[in-house]
Amino acid sequence: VVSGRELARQIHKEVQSDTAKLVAQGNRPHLSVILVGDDHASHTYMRNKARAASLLGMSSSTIFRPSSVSQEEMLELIDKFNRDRSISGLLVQLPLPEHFSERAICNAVAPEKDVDGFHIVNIGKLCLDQRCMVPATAAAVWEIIRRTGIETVGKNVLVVGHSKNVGMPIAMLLHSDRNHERPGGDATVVMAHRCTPLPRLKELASLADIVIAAAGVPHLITADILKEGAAVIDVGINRLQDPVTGKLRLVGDVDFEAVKEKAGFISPVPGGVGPMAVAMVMKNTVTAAKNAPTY
Ligand SMILES: NC(=O)C1=CN([C@@H]2O[C@H](COP(=O)(O)OP(=O)(O)OC[C@H]3O[C@@H](n4cnc5c(N)ncnc54)[C@H](OP(=O)(O)O)[C@@H]3O)[C@@H](O)[C@H]2O)C=CC1
Ligand SMILES: Nc1nc(=O)c2c([nH]1)NC[C@@H]1CN(c3ccc(C(=O)N[C@@H](CCC(=O)O)C(=O)O)cc3)C=[N+]21
Ligand SMILES: [Mg+2]
Repeated sequence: VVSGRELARQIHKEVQSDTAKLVAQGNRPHLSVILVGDDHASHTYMRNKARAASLLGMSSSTIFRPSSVSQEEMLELIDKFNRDRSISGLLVQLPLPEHFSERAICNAVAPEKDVDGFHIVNIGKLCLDQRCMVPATAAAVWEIIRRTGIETVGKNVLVVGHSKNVGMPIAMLLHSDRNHERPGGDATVVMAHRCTPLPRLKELASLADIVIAAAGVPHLITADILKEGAAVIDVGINRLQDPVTGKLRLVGDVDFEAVKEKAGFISPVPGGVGPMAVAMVMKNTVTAAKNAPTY
C-alpha cells in the first residue's frame, strides 16, 4: 500500500526548503484560491491547501463568492489578482455554477500564475511535451509512480476516465516521450470512459501493468479484472453512506480490500492521490514564485 501521505511529506520537505530560500530573498510564495458556491469537494480541498501552505511557510488566502456571482465579476477579480505582484499562484476551484464558461475562467488566469495548469497555453505545452505547470492531480499520480519506483517504459497503462482536468493529463504524462523537455513515461496508454463496454474494460484491465482509476464510480475496479501484481492508483473520491453506521465515508473507484491482495502496489483513498495533489499545488506555487519577475 503506497502512502500518499508519506510521499507528500517528502515533497513538503523539498517545497519547504525552496520556500525558505524565497522568503530570504523577500519573495514569500502566496497562493490565492477563489471558491464559488458550496461544492463539498472544493471546500475540503481548499482547507487542505490552506493548511499545507501555512505548514510550508507560504501564505495563502481564499476568496469566497456566492453561486450568484456573475462571470464578468469573476473575470474582473481574476484580472485584479493577475496584476497583484504579492500573489504568486492563483486558482479557481471547479466546478463552477452552470452559468459560467469554465474555459473562459481558466483562460483568464495569467499562465505564469496558473498553478492548476488549466490555462489553454499550459494545456497546449503539456500536450507538446514542453515545460509547463502540470495539473496537480496528474502530477500527483506521476510522482506516486516515480517515487515508488514503478516502471512505466513499455508498460501497458489503463486510465479509466478521460476528463480534461484529470484523466487526459494523466494519460498525457504517461504515454509521452521520456527524452523531451517535459519527460514522459513512455508507456502504452489506453483511455477508457463511459462509452467503453464493460467486457472491453475488463479485457483492457487484464492486460494493464498499471491501472489508474479516475471515473468517480465506487467499486468500478474489482480484483477479478486485474492482472496479478498490477500497480493500481486510485484517483476517485466518492462519498458513500455506510449501510451499518449511516455515516458518510470516503471511497475511491477501486474495491480496496480485495484489490490490495492481488495488486503489486495500490494507493488508498483517503491518504493516496489526494494529499499528493495538495503537495503538488504547493510545488507549483513555489515554481510560480521563482519565475515571478522581481523588478
Ligand atoms: N484526488 C484528487 O486529487 C482528485 C480526485 N478527483 C476525483 O476523481 C474522479 C474523476 O474526476 P473528474 O475527472 O473531475 O470527473 P468527471 O466526472 O469530469 O470525469 C469522469 C470520467 O470518468 C468517465 N466515466 C464515468 N463513468 C464511467 C464508467 N462507468 N466507466 C468508465 N468511465 C467512466 C467519464 O466518461 P465520459 O467523459 O464519457 O462521461 C469521464 O471521462 C472523481 O471521483 C473526482 O472526485 C478529482 C480531482 C482531484
Ligand atoms: N481548480 C480545481 N483544481 C483541483 O485540483 C480541484 C478542484 N478545482 N475542485 C475539486 C477537485 C477535488 N480535488 C481534491 C484534491 C485533494 C483532496 C484531498 O486532499 N483528499 C484527501 C482527504 C479528503 C477528505 O478528507 O475529504 C485524501 O484523499 O486523503 C480532495 C479533493 C481537487 N480538485
Ligand atoms: Mg467524454
